[in-house]
Amino acid sequence: MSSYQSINPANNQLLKSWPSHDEAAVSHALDVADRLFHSSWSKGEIQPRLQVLKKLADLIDSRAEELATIASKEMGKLIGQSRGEVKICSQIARYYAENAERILQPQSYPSELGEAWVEYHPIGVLVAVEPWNFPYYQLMRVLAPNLALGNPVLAKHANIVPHCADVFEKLVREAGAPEGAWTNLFISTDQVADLIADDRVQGVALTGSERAGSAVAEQAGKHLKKSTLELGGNDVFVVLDDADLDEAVRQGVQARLSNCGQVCTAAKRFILHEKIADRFISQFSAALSSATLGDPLDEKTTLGPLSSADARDRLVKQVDEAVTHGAKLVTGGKAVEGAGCFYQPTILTGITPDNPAYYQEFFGPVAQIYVVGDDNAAVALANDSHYGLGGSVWTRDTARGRKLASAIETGMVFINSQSDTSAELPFGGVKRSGYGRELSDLGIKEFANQKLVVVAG
Ligand SMILES: NC(=O)C1=CN([C@@H]2O[C@H](COP(=O)(O)OP(=O)(O)OC[C@H]3O[C@@H](n4cnc5c(N)ncnc54)[C@H](OP(=O)(O)O)[C@@H]3O)[C@@H](O)[C@H]2O)C=CC1
Ligand SMILES: CCCCCC(=O)O
Repeated sequence: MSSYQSINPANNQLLKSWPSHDEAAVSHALDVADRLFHSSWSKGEIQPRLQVLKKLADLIDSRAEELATIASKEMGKLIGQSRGEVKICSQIARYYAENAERILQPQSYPSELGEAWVEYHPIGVLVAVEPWNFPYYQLMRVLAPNLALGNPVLAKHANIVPHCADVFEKLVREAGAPEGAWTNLFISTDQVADLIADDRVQGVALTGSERAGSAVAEQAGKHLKKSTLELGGNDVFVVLDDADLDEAVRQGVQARLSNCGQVCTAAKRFILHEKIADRFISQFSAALSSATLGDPLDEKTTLGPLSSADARDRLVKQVDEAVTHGAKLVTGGKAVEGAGCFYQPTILTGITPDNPAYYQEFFGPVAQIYVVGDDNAAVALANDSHYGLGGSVWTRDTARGRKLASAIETGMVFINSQSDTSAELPFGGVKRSGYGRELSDLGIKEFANQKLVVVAG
């Protein structure tokens, strides 16, 4: 790819182009990052690094509207949701600025061998491969814990969000991070493989598709590098017969339409108890189909475009195939004619296990609805998935909700709330949704050398 293009998915207009980095630039970036790792910046006192994170949080807060507008123009997210993403980025930076030193304190291990403890050290240069759907948040989830720990990062962002990638790198430097702490590289996927193979790279974090995750994990495995993967999901939204139906509908619509449905932890499979199914479907369909499609920068818009023409075309093909194999359209089911990458809010029912849609993630405003007779059937259906990322359960009986949450095979379950994220809580999944955890005390240790030291007694 000769250049990275910023194209507004609301009107297909080219906003700006960035030249790709050539081999010399990539080699220089790796040299600088590796030198930084071997310097006192990475291996010395933590506080100078945490001060950079605090400054970064303040910078992000001070430039929130500018950053939000860049993201909305470049990948189509509603301006209000982009503001929310920017806010959580400063929350993550501040969380690690305020908590990393405590989290990384040596941990004592009582032992007959003598005084024993585990201390936490950076492991070296990392590669981060990130997607377009949360163009700042996905970067901050890797930057903040690893800058606190001392791992320099070479970042390869999705090719459709070069402006977000560029402005993020500039913010990190403006916050006082030295060259090499976070380097954005406009490079190809082949060049990612070359970086992973380099002895100076010690790990790779990826968020994105199974396809990308599988390729990167294979390269990491081949070269014995640690990896974390946060991939797709087909999360359930289980509404039991005693749920607060109005609240479940309200949040169900949000959970399906937020970011135009392009969220790995979005509610995708709505599993309804038969006693409330008709009422839920009626209210949910009315609310979903009344979404206001339009320019993401317009505060009145409630459903923006998909991130690209490719994403829209993929969804058109996926829904058409589901219907061909017997799924029933309750509402929607078509792309919106005209400029932009818009798709109608859509509900599919009657999806049987022999329909390809049954095991597919719909990365767009498309809800699948299933009806069950009891809690066991809800859990069995929830777990009949290649994915295991998140999910939510709606019931007024918390004990009942906790039981289902423990039985659902995912990395995260919310009771009486749509899935969410926050710096102090771990994020990640199982099965084909990937492995490893981001954020919280777990995320900062994924790429740490958790070194045992024993003083013989
Ligand atoms: N878990 C999540 O949050 C997300 C999941 N997805 C999933 O991915 C699907 C498709 O979205 P899409 O944008 O195509 O996601 P991709 O997986 O293609 O892109 C994610 C990142 O991986 C990079 N990448 C892709 N293939 C390789 C490779 N072989 N080696 C190294 N890096 C690679 C991409 O680079 P480039 O852009 O240059 O291709 C991008 O930076 C969605 O339908 C959804 O299921 C997508 C976004 C976020
Ligand atoms: C606010 C939810 C963040 C989800 C990030 C993802 O799609 O990977």
